[in-house]
Parts: sequence; C-alpha cells; structure tokens
Amino acid sequence: MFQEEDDWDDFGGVETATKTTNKSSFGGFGDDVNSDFAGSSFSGNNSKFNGGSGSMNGGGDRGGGARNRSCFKCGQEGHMSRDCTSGASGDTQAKKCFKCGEEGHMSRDCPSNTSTGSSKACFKCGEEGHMSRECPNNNNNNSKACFKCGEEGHMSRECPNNNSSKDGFGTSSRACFKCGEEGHMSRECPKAGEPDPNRPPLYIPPPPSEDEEVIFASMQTGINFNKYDSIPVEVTGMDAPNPIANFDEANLPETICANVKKAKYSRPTPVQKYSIPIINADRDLMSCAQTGSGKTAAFLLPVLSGMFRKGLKSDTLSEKQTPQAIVVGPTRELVLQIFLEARKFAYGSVIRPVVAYGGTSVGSQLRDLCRGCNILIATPGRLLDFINRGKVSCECVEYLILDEADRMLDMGFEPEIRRLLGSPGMPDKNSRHTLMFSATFPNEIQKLAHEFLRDDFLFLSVGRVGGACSDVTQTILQVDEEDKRETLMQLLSDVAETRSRTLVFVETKRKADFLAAFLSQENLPTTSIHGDRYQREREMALADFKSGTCPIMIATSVAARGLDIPKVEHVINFDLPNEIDEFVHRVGRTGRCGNLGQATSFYSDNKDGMLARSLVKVLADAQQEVPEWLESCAESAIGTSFGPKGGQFGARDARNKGRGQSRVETFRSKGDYDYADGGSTAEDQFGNAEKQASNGFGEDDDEWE
Ligand SMILES: Nc1ncnc2c1ncn2[C@@H]1O[C@H](COP(=O)(O)OP(=O)(O)OP(=O)(O)O)[C@@H](O)[C@H]1O
Repeated sequence: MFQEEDDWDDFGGVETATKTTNKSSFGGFGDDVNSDFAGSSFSGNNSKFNGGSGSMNGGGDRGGGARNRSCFKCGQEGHMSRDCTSGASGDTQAKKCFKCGEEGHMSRDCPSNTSTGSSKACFKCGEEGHMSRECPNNNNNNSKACFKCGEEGHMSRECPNNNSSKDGFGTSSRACFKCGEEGHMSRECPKAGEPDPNRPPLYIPPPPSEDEEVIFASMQTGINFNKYDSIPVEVTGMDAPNPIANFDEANLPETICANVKKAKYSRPTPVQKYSIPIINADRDLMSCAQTGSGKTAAFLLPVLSGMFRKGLKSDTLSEKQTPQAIVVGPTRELVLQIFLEARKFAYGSVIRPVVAYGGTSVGSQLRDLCRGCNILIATPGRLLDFINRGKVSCECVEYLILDEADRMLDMGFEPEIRRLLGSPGMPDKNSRHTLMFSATFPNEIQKLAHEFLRDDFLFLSVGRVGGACSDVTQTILQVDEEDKRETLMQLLSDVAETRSRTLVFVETKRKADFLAAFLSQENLPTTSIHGDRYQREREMALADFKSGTCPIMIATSVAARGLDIPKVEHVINFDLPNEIDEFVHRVGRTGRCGNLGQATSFYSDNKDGMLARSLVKVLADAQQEVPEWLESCAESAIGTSFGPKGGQFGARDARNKGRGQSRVETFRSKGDYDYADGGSTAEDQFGNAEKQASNGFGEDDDEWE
C-alpha cells in the first residue's frame, strides 16, 4: 500500500486541478497568482473536499493550455463561451445562471434582478448585474492585470508577451516558485524533479528497540521515593472512588501487571494510587501532581486496562484507523517518550500504540499507523493532519488524554485542541472520557478546561498545584546580563571531568545556538535542542545528552515539560522564563522519582522583576531558602502589575469559589513548543514555533516526502 515515499506524491495532480478550480469558479479572475502561491496548499483541500470533481471535469485542461478547451455554453471546441453564437446551452450538462440558479440563461441575462439570496456582485466594481469580465468600470482599482506581463485586457494564459518577466504590477520580475528562475511557472519547471535545496532532509526516525532490556529500562527510584506517601492529597468532586494501596488492587490485566513488574514499579506513587481507580471507574479527571511523580503511568495503566476490558475495536491493516485512545502532548520528544511508555506497558499484548509528530516523514508514519492503532500518541498538528487526510477517525475514541493539559489549553494550542474536539466523529464529552494531567494548573486554564470535561469530573491534587519539587535544591543568583556567561562557566567548570548531566535553559533559539557553540569552543561537550533545529538534530541532541556524550544541553522551553531524562543532576536557568509555571516545569527536569537534584537560576534585576513574587512563593512552598534580596524585590513588586499583595497560586480545584485563589502571575507567553506540528513543511521541520496554530495542516508535505 505505501511501498514508496513517492506513493504520496499524487498531490501534484490535485494542484493542477486546483488552479483551474479557482479560475472557473471566479469567472476568469483566477490569475495564476492564486494557483502558484496559495493553490497548492489551501485550494488543494477545496478540490478534494468541496466539489473538486467539478474542477477535474475539463478544468484541468483549461489551466495547462496544451489541451483542447470547449465552450462553456455550447460545449463545442474552437471558441470561448463569450464568442458563442449558439443562443442556448447545447451540452448535456445544462449550465445554471450564476445569479438565480436557474437554467436557460446566463447571469448577465438574468431576469430576476431582484434575486436576494445568492445575488453576486461584480468582483471588480462590486456592483450587481454583470460579471467582472464585462465590467464597465474599467478604471476600478481592482482591475486585474495579466500575471505574466502586467498589462490589462487579457489573462496570463492568453498573454502575447510570453517572454515578459514582469509581474502583475509591472514592477518586479516573477521567479518560478520551485527553482527561483524566471521565464516559466512552477508547473512547467524543468527542475521539478530535482530536490529543493531549501527543503529539510527527509527524516524517518529509527524504529524503537525490540530489546526487552531497553524497553523496560527505567529510572532508579531515589531516596525520597518513600516520602511521596506523606504528600497531602486532595480529591474534589462527588463520589470519588477509594485510592488503591498497591498495584494488585489496580485491576490490571495480567499482561499489563507483568509489564509493571518488569519495569520495576514495586508500588504506585500517590498520583497513581488515586488516578488509577478514578479512571477505572470511568470518571473524567483533572489531575495535578508534582513533576517526576509518575503521572504518565497514572493515565496509561488504567487506559490500557480499560481498552482491554471493553474490547479492542481498531482494524489492523485498515487505511483509516480508529484508535480508542488518543493522547496529545505539546512537544515531539514528549509524545515520543509517552509512546515508548505505552509500548512498554502494552508489551506482549495485542494493543498497538502508534506515535505521530511533526518534523518527520508523513509517509513513514502513515505506513506505521495503517498497520493498526489502538492508542495514538501525537502532537496536535500532526494528528489533525492525519484526521484531515482521512487516515484517522475519532469515532471510536473512548479516552482523550491531554498531557501537560494546561499548556495544551493555553493560547498556543487551544485552537488545535478545539479543532480536534470538533473533528468529525469525535464523541462529545459525555460519550468519551477526558483526562487531563499536569504539574501546574492555573485557575483560568482550569475554568477553560471545565468546558471539555463531564460535569461530574474529579479534581485530584497531590501536593501544591503548581508547586516545585522539594527534592530539588534551588539557588537563585543575582546576575547582570553581561556577567551571565562567566557565571555559567564557573558553574560548569568541572563538568568536562564529572560528566554530570546539566541542562541549561535560555530564552531564545538563537541564544541556545550561540551558547552551545561558545561552550563547545571552550572544550565543554555541549549540544542544544530548540524548535529551529531539524527533528533529526533534536533527537540526536537528546540522545547525546542522555548517553552522556554531551553532558551539557542548552535548551529552550521545548525541553521544559515532561521530558524524563535519567541522571540530570543540575538545571540552570541562564534566563528565567516569563511564567512561573514554566519555571516549575524546567526545575522539574531534575529531582525525579524521589531522586535529588539541583537547580540554579540567574535573576537579572532589569528583566525578571515580574517573576519575583511568584519565585518567592514557589521557593518557600518547596522549603527552599529565599534570599533576602529576592524578598526585597518581591516586596517592591507589591501593588504593581507584577502581582497583588500576598500573591497565591491556583492551588486547588477552581470550582471551589472563594477558596480558590487568584494567580499572581499573568504574563503568559507562547514559548518554544511544537505548535501547528502538521505535515513536514519546511517550517515544520525547521522552526515552526512562531507559526500560528491556526494556519493549516501543511497539506503539501507529500510533494517532497
Ligand atoms: N510507581 C513507580 N515506581 C517506580 N518508578 C516509577 C513509578 N511511576 C513512575 N516511575 C518513573 O518515574 C519517572 C517519572 O515519571 P513520569 O515521567 O511519568 O513523571 P511525570 O509526573 O509525568 O513528570 P512531569 O510532570 O515532568 O511530566 C519515570 O522514569 C517513570 O518510569
């Protein structure tokens, strides 16, 4: 079915048809501008889903110019419809009036001038009663010039000035969209077959290891693992089931139970003790627990078990897969990690997890998908792309899980999540189970989340919502911008010898590159990860960091959430983030699963004042030392827009009005996440973070995958 990457190249044909769709539907206005610059992506959909067949019926012939064209009115060749001498339509497919929808006359002869519903105005002058090509108001500003020579009075396909290199405005020359050279359109490009040097190389990630030892390799629990039991837990909502005390009470199928043992999970963490019975009882859940405390297994184990219990529905070897569970997360590396966890717990069973994320070959992921998919773990953009292509249907979804749910509902991803929830076949909230997990849950996001959960959902908080992990020893250093590099060098001075894993967070992708290059020059083995790197490079950077080949990794916020990297000893915030939640997640890359960790943050007076109050709060809550100077900074922020006096966090279920507190921090930024992670367009593979989530699914990726 998908033997070759090129199997997916058939979109080239659609492009041609699309161009002509534009032309015919707009009565001759459709300059090639449309087809070259927009048609390939957006109109491609039109031709597929909105009457594309219309464009195929002869439409394809019109654009090329090489084939015969027949009169629009009588169906005969040799003349255009405007020169047609036959009074009425003579062909079998009688044409309807553009204005009133009736047959037997053209729109310009339409007797029903009062037609209201669909009366069309001239595209050029805006007046009704004539089409744009018959427009008497030729001086109108909107009048269209030939796309090739810039002159009016003819369309580009009839242009007598074939060698003209002027564009429609007669000012600059138009180059071929594919090769950049002048003198031809992209569809006639002689280099069409050659690879575009600006496009990123195709990336097919290596298949995951089949070695049991690798599959079940897990992080060693640390000395504070047992202390998890003393963390206060609160469940709010009606009729919450009792927590379990051990995995034997979790009602897991035998295979999954055996896999839990192989993963050396001897007993559940608090978030698992509470979440597992809640999900087993088919309740919706918003679950908040500190970083590194086992939230992934808290949803995967009961969801996989539920799928077993209810019976698997997905067809193997079907071109349209119907997963019963969908997990979405904000970054590619995180969804890959969750996939590997799902694969571990489902090992030896018939459940087939599949992963889908941007920056990688669509064809290869589709081939994998079509081998069968019971649980799909994906970034939202790529998932929507697959739904849009008709490769994934949501009709069987029983579980929808948002990991890092507060980020998934924050401004960057919210439009895509809404699109996912509104996609065809997606069961409504009362017909599916929606589960949300994160270490942070600001009040305003909680309130938004209520819209997607059943009314009787349960809210679970383990420890303080939004609190930093107390197993991490935190230091805040007051450092001026210009001294940061030197201070960093001091902190890293012995890493070349100790090889202790150090994760350094910076604000921008450029700075990440710059700092990585600088440290490498200083003989400190450093790599970097951020949204402007190719996916291959991102995964290699992570692998080098994990293996210790490069014990220093410079990262943007793309690595702030969810990544579970063993033995990260030190997190350095070279730049503090704009949001306190982001800070909590970054610090949480160390001190996981009961292990101890260290975090050092550079505080710049000029830049970080807005974070002072929230920082004091987070440090105090995590029983960390709060420097006096920071308290003073926080005091001076009282009464400013940086936080009300006595600022507190969204510390509990936002439904408990009066008890829930307002957040201190309101500066929410988008950060470097994998927004709009659809097809493998150049932007997807190489720097998509600034792209708006609403700008489509990257339909044209198959042209070069
Ligand atoms: N019951 C358990 N026993 C031993 N190890 C566990 C247990 N549960 C989870 N772990 C391990 O703890 C580590 C952290 O788990 P996980 O990544 O799920 O944390 P998290 O709460 O999702 O963190 P984050 O908030 O950063 O996303 C993983 O290596 C996981 O394998």
